[in-house]
Amino acid sequence: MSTDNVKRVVDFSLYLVTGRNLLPHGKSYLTCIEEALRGGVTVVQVREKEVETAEFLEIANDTIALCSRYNVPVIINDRIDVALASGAAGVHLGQSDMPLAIVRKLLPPSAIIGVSCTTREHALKAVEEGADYVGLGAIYATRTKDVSAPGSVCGIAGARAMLGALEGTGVKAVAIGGVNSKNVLRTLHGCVSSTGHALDGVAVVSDIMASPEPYATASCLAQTFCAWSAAVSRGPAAFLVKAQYTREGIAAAAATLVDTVRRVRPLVHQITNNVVKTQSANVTLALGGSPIMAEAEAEQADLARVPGGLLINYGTVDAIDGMLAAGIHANQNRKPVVFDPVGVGATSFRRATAAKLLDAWQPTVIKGNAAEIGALADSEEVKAQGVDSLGGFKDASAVVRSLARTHRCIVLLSGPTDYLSDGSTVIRLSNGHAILGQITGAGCVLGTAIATYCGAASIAASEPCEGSLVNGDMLLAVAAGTLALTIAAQRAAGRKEVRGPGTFLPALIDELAMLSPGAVLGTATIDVETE
Ligand SMILES: Cc1ncc(COP(=O)(O)OP(=O)(O)O)c(N)n1
Ligand SMILES: Cc1ncsc1CCOP(=O)(O)O
Repeated sequence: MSTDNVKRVVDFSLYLVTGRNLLPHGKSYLTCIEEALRGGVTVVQVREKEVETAEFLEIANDTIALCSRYNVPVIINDRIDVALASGAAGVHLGQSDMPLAIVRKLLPPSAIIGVSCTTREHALKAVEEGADYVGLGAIYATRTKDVSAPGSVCGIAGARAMLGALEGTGVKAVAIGGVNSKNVLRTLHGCVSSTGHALDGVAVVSDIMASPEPYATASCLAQTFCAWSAAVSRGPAAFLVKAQYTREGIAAAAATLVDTVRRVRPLVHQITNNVVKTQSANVTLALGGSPIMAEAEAEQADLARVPGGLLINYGTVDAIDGMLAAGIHANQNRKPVVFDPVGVGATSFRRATAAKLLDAWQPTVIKGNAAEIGALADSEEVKAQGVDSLGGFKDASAVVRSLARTHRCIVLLSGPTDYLSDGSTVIRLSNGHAILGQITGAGCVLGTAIATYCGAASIAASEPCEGSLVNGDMLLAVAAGTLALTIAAQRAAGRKEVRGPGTFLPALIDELAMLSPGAVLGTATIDVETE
C-alpha cells in the first residue's frame, strides 16, 4: 500500500468490481480489465471470493501493475492484508467485515476506504466512521451476489434515502447491484436525494466482466455517465429543460402543441383500466394521436422502440409484469412515461405496487387527484375514499413541488385547479368544468391527454440531449395536455345539446377533435409560481 500521506482524488464515475468467474470463454482476466480501462473505467476493485491468499495477492499485483499504466487506482475487496501487501490504493468493506475504525488504524493515511450500505443507518454510520466512499445497493436484483435475504435490495428509493444522509459530507457514493448499460441512465436519474445529492458513479460487475466486448460496454457506461453529468447541471429534475416559464409562454407552447400532436401523430401506448379503455382510445384519436392498448410483457420491448408516449394507469392493478416491462423499456428508449397511480391510498397493495413500479422505472410525470398525490407524499391531509379524495391541501404548491423533487419528475395534482411542478416552478391551471366530475374516468383520460402531448413533444424536440431520459420540455407538454382536455371540456359543457353527463361525453370527444390553437390561447387560465 502506498505510504503517501496524501489521499488521491478518485474519479468514481465508472467503478469496475472484478469477477473472474464471469469472463466469457476465451477472454483472459487481464485482457478484459485492459479493454475496460481503455473504455473508460476509472477505478477497479479486485473481488475474489474463492481463492487462497497467495493467488489473491498475485491477482491484486497483476491488476495494480496494469491499472497503474492507466493511472487508475485499485481497491481490494474485504482483505486488508492483501491491500497492504500489494500496495493497493484502498479496501472495500462489507457490513460484516472488520470495523472501519480498526482498518483505518491498520492502513496508511492515504488509504481509500469504502463501505457497503443498504440502509440510511448504514450510510450515517459510514459517514461518522470516516468512510471515503460508500457502495449503495443492491439497487436491483443481481445474479452476481446472493441478495435474496429480505432488505438486501435497497432499490432506487433506498439509494435516495442514503444519498440524503451523505448531503454535505464529502463522502462519495456509487450505486451497485444490477446496474448495466441499459439501465444506467435511469439509475443515475433516479438515485438523487430530494435535496439534489446525486451519485458520483456506478459500480458494475457482470455487465463488463461477462461482456464479450468490455471496451464497448465500458465506453457506453462511461459516455452515459458523462452525458448525464452534463444534463444534471442544467436543472433540478435532470431530464427537464430548465426554462423561465411565463403565463404567455406556456399558453403559446400549449397552442403550438395542439398542431404538433396532429402533425407527428404519436403512438400513445396505454396500459390502463378496463373502465376507460374505449374512452381513452377515443380521446387519443380525437387529439390526433394513435392509441394502442397493449399489456402483455412480451410485447413491451417492441412497442417501446416506436416513438411516442406511454401511460401506465394501474386502475384495477393487474398486468403488473406488463407495467414493469413497459416502463423499463420506455426508459431505455427515452420515451416519456406518465404514471397514474389510481387509488394508491386506498389499499396497502396499491401502495406497495406503486413503490415497486417506481423502483423499476423512472416516471416522467406522476398525475393524481389529491388523495393519490397525498398518499405518495405520505401526507395525512387528504383522505382517500376508494379512488376519490376527501378534502384538499392547505398548500398544494408545496406538495407538488416537494413530490416532484422526491421522484425527479413532473407532478400534476388534478382538481378544479390543476397544480403541476418540475420541483422548481409551479404552474396552476384553472380551466375545466364541474361536469367532468360526473363522468367516470375523467382523471384517466387526463392521463391519456398528457401522455399524448408528452409523446408529441418528445418526438418534436429540436435539441436531443444524450444525458436526458426524455427529450423536450415535459413541463410544458403536461400543461398543454391538461389545457387541451380541460378547455375542450369547458367548450363541450357549454354546447346547447349537452344536457348532462350522458350527452357531455360525446361532445367532449368532438371538442377535442376540433380544438384549435386559438381556443387554447383565448381560454387558457394560467398562473406561474417560481421559487
Ligand atoms: C463498490 C462496492 N459496493 C458494495 C460491495 C459489496 O461488498 P460486500 O458487502 O463486502 O460484499 P462482497 O462484495 O464482499 O460480496 C462491493 N464489493 N463494492
Ligand atoms: C458486489 C455486490 N454488492 C452488492 S450487489 C453486488 C453485485 C453486483 O454485481 P452486478 O453488477 O453483476 O449486478
